[in-house]
This record gives sequence, structure tokens and C-alpha cells, in this order.
Amino acid sequence: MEFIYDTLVWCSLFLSVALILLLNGKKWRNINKNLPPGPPGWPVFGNMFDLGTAPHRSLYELKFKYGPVLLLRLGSINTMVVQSAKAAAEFFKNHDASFCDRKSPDVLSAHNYEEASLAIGRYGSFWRMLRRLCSVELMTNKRLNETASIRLKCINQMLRSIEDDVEAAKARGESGAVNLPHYLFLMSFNVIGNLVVSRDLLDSQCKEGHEFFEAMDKVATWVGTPNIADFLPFLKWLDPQGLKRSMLRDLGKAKEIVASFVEERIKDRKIGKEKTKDFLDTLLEFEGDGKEWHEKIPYEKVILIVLEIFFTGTETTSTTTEWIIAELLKNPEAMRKVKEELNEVVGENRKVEESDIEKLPYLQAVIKETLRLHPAAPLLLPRNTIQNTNFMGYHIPKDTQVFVNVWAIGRDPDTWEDPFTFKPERFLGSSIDYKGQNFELIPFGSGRRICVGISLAQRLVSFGLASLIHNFDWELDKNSTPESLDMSERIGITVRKLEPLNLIPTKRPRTMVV
Ligand code: HEM
Repeated sequence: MEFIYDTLVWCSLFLSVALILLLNGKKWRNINKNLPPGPPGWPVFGNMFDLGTAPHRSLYELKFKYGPVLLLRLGSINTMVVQSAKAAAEFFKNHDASFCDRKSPDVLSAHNYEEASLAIGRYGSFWRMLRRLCSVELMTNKRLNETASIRLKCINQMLRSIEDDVEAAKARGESGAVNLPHYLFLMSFNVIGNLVVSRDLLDSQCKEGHEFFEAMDKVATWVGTPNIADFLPFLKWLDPQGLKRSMLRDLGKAKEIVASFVEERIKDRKIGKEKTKDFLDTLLEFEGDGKEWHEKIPYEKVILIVLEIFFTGTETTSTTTEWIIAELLKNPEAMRKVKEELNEVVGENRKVEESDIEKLPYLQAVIKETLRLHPAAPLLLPRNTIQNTNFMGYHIPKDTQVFVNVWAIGRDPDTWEDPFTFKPERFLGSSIDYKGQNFELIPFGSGRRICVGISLAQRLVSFGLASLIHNFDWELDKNSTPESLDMSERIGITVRKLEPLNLIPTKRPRTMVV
């Protein structure tokens, strides 16, 4: 009896809310006549089902019917989608100030993460302070040059462990195939660990490092899972998929581990235990930027900021490098040219150095071409509209969420010749770059919220990639050929390869791993 009563109460509550939303939806459409076009939606759910399992692909299809700017209602969230280079140029050049806020997923309200976040934080004084701090203390060319030895160390560790693991596998009579993304992820994780907290977190000596890695992996899963409460915010309190509860648990675990690093550092600093200053020291020493932030960063926020550098810097770089190698294996002629260029510039008897990278135009063209076809964040990170805005003749109401579909822009037949073909040559002798000024290629975004880690990413991806190719010949395992190599995607916090690249590396003769 009680069950029936509860069910009736829930159903009537749901139907009332649905009715309110439906009526509101109609009212909204009547008032705002000049909205961008878009497909008709369902009551309550709006266009949620139009997103499908790969939203960047479904939205790309909608472009051919509704044009490069469209408006969807995802549950109760108005969402504008920008899908051409021309519309993106207008968006970033003339309206960046209106669209520089973020919409944050509900799971990231766990432990007040969003309040300490640079990536999904609201546009305001804390965000501006943190953005300046990260840009100046982590990402300037000077700072990146000073930290070159960290990248060198971590890349060499990666090469060595691939070599050791292959040898061990062969000694056991196995093929010696390795799961490449695993090594790439560990390398990026260790680079960030060294930059931010001066630790080799995935060293066999560091037990907390492995626990941290596992907790972070789970956190990434919860962030990457579509959550009905993001579309129908009245369900937030119910947490219908249990995502926020899982997030509270796993983010809590990751926080605990970072808190222990921070505690240890605070103690070390008290007793004057000197070592090279890292980003954690910067956060602890900070007392204001003399502009609009005049106090220390609260302890809880320091922990979350450290966590965020791991989130944003690891999977993005490792996924991108995996896609590049997959494209090179699918296009053996391009792989041959990369090797040839490396042999000419680096030679066969030494390993690649970071300073070689700028002398490798074909390798850089390969990276651009892969970022065009496989941007790690195909819809960027969702923006939010700060104020009512007139955009390309359309009325965009305040609080509209915005996706910029860089995946669709990269495949736009009006911009790119032969857009579906992997052709790095299109970038040779071209001034098109991914730094946010050429709107046909914006895998790192553009404007005020452009990726803050772009220069680090560029160095890490180029150096890691060049080293992997110069040190090893990479072969597909016996079940795949270049033609049959599966390039399907897996949607999560980034768009990864569904089937991780399992490859057989053979150490190249005469190249040395020091
Ligand atoms: C290939 C690697 C990477 C790709 C493809 C990438 C891509 C992106 C994209 C698309 C955005 C959103 C930009 C926008 O909304 O306009 C972003 C933001 C961000 N990225 Fe990256 N990223 C990469 C590497 C990194 C690295 C290495 C770090 C730091 C260690 C980093 C830190 C951030 C942060 C903190 C933001 C938020 C910036 C803000 O909202 O102000 N990223 N990234």
C-alpha cells in the first residue's frame, strides 16, 4: 500500500514538473521569436535524444539541415551550437566577453570542486587570479624551458619501461605487444606530478601515487558519464544515477591523498627543507596578485587546484598522442615521412631533444592534421552566456549553454578540401596554427577561456611522439592491418580510441635511450 502511495506521489510530482516545463518551453519560444533554428523537441526532454551516443557527430549532421548556428533545448537547458569557422570567428572575436562563463556538470559540485576550478569555474575574480597564476607560473616559455628536464626524464622513463616490458614479455614467449595509451598516460601523469608536487607518483616506491591514480581514473569516469540531472536540474537532489555519490567518494579519496602531500610540504617549508620550487609552493606562497585578489588561497582550494592540473593535463595529451600514432599507422606513407624527417634532423645515433621539435615541420603538420580530425574535447568545454546577446542576428538569452563543435569545424567541406582524408601536407607552407587565431582549427579553443596548457601540451605531445617514433618501429599486432585498424571513438571526459592501440615496438638499431 505504502509503495503504491509513494509511486502515485512521485508520478504526480513528475507530471506537474513536466507540465510546468512544457508550458515554460512554449512561453519561451513565443517570447523569443528570433532564436537560432533547431529541430523540434519532445516535451520535458526537449532535444536530448538528438544528441545520440556521440553528440559531436549527431550535431554535425544537424548542421546540414539547420545551418552552422543552432539552438537546442536539452531538457530544460537552452543550448546553442556553433559549427562553422565563420560562426566561430564571430563568436570568439566579437562576443567572447558574453560567452566566457562556464556551465558546470552537477557531479563537479561535489566537494565544492567547481568553486576552486579554473576549467569549469564561473568567470569572475577568482578565475582571473587563478588563470594569471597558472599562465605565469607554469606555462610561460621561460618557465617551460626551466622545466624541460622534467619532460626529458619522464619521456625517457616511458621509453625505458616500454623496452623493459617488451623484453620481459618476449622472455615469457609472448608477442611483446604493448598497450600504448597506458604508457602515454603514465608519462603525462608523471610530468604533471613533477611539475606540480615534485613527485614521481607512479614510481613503484610511491604507494599513494597508485591509489591517487586509481581514484582519479574513477573521477574521470564519473565526469565523462552523461548525467540526466544536468539536463533536468530539478532531479539534482535525487542524483538518479548515483553519480554525485560516487564522485563524492572518489574525489574525496583523491583529495585526501593530495592533502597528505600538502601537509608534508607545509611541514617541510616550516623547517626550511629547501628544494626546487614547484607549483604547489607557488600556491602556498601566494598572498594576492596586487590586482583584484588580495588574500591567500584557502587550503581546500589549493588541494582542488592541484587535482585539476592532473585532470586537464593528462588524458588530453595522452589521447591526442594515441590518435596521432593511430593515424600514422593507418597512413604508412606519412609514417615513412616522419621517420625520414627525424633521421635527417636528429640522425640515427642520438635521441630526440626537445629543441629538435621546431625543426620538424612534417611532424608538426601531422600533429595539426590529427588535432583537426580528433580534437580531444570535440565540443570544447561548455560555455555559458553571461548576458542576453545578439549573435549573428539571433537573440541568445542569458544563461544559454554553448557548445563549439570543433570536430564539425575540422570536417567542414566549405573550409577544408577533402576533409575526411588524413593529409598532413595541407599544413606544409600554411600559416594555419591551433593557437586560437585560425578559427578553422581550434582544438584548444580560443578567447579568454582558451586552454591554459596549450604550450605545455604542444611540447609534451611533439617531444613524446618524436621520441616514440625515433626509438622504436611500431607494428600493428597480427590481427590488424592499416586498412582494418579500428578508429571508433569512446566518449568520456575526452574522446578516446575505443580500442586501445596494442602495438609491437621494435627498438630501432643504433638509436640510444639514455
Ligand atoms: C593535447 C592536449 C590538450 C588539449 C587538446 C586541450 C584542450 C582544451 C580545450 C578544448 C579547452 C577548453 C577551451 C575553451 O573553452 O575555449 C581546454 C581548457 C583547459 N585546459 Fe587544456 N588541453 C590540452 C592540454 C592541457 C594541459 C597539458 C593542461 C595543463 C596542464 C591543460 C589545462 C587546461 C585548463 C586549466 C583549461 C581551462 C581554461 C579556462 O577555462 O580558463 N590542458 N583545454
